[in-house]
Amino acid sequence: MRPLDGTALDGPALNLAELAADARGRLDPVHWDFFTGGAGEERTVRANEAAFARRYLVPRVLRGAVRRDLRISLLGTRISMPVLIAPTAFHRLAHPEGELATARAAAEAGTIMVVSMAATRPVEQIAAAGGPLWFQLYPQADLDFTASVVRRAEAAGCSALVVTVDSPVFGRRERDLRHGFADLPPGMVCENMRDASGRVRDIGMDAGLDWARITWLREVTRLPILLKGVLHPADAALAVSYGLDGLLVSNHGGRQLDGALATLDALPAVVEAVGGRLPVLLDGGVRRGTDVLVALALGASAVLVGRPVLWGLAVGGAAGVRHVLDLLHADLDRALALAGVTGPADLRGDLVATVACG
Ligand SMILES: Cc1cc2nc3c(=O)[nH]c(=O)nc-3n(C[C@H](O)[C@H](O)[C@H](O)COP(=O)(O)O)c2cc1C
Ligand SMILES: CC(C)CC(=O)C(=O)O
Repeated sequence: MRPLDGTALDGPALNLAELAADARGRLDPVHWDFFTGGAGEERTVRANEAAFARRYLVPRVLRGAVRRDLRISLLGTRISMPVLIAPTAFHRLAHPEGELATARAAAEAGTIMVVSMAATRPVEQIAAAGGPLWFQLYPQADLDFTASVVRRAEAAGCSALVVTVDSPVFGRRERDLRHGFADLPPGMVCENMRDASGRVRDIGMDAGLDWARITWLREVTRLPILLKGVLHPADAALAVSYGLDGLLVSNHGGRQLDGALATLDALPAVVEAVGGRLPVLLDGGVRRGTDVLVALALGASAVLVGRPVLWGLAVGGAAGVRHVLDLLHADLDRALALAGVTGPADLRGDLVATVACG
């Protein structure tokens, strides 16, 4: 995206960069920095978007792509487009309704919301919106508590578990350190971290997390399990052998290991290692319909968006998130038509060329 100047807009945002500028003007600067920032020098934050800027399209012509169909099925759920909502923490910092508004927008748009373990609304209330939900889990060192959170997600109707594996420790986010931002304001908590006694636990990052814990989780639930935060093809191959149901190529939006490879650059090797045995999803830097097209052409089954959803939420609550999803849907549809493609299943790597610099 172009640098943002924060200029006020006269009408609804035409793209996600404009929406970001609008959100910036409305958010507390500390919260804007929490949402927008990343770890260290934020090299990986920038790299995610830059990787898309290095890809160019080689469209086909005269293909008569009149009827385009953006719908896909993922792990048994039919959704309106190959774009999902990534799990992000603390939606009430962006809008008083928080995750309830996000969930309504996702349900209306017909796509999956991945509920963060760090949501500021309980998963049961988020599920009341009626749309398809997956639940993101940071496995906690306390196994009984971890199992109880999984049970809660199951009972609320979540249809898959997204296990974040890129966070054995917390990334060092210098914007937050500078502001002294470490905690939610009074009156907001991570509602999915309540234990049986009603006490809200802190989310712990567990440096001891290993494949044995994945095997344990596999026994705790019958829900499909996706691993979130895989970049290395060897880990992708291991995920297949451990019986996982899906992979999310992610570097946590550049918020964990700064200097980690851009997700789009990591995608082809992961796709090759998986060899079609699991769906491979991608997040990080997806801001345009053409980005979705490129990721799918390079082998992703779908993509997720993180920060743009928070910008939409800050600007207009559920309507703002809906605007984000509608922009991406319309933009992807137009990009498919212009590339001579009728839908996600038609996308192949030959539509994408990589150049050395943007
Ligand atoms: C403010 C914020 C909070 C996040 N919280 C979580 C979280 O609770 N769990 C998680 O697995 N990932 C979390 N992520 C990472 C996102 O799921 C996703 O990987 C990333 O935002 C994708 O990149 P994008 O923001 O460029 O679309 C968070 C990201 C942001 C920006
Ligand atoms: C509360 C945090 C653990 C949420 C997170 O994953 C993030 O901020 O990137």
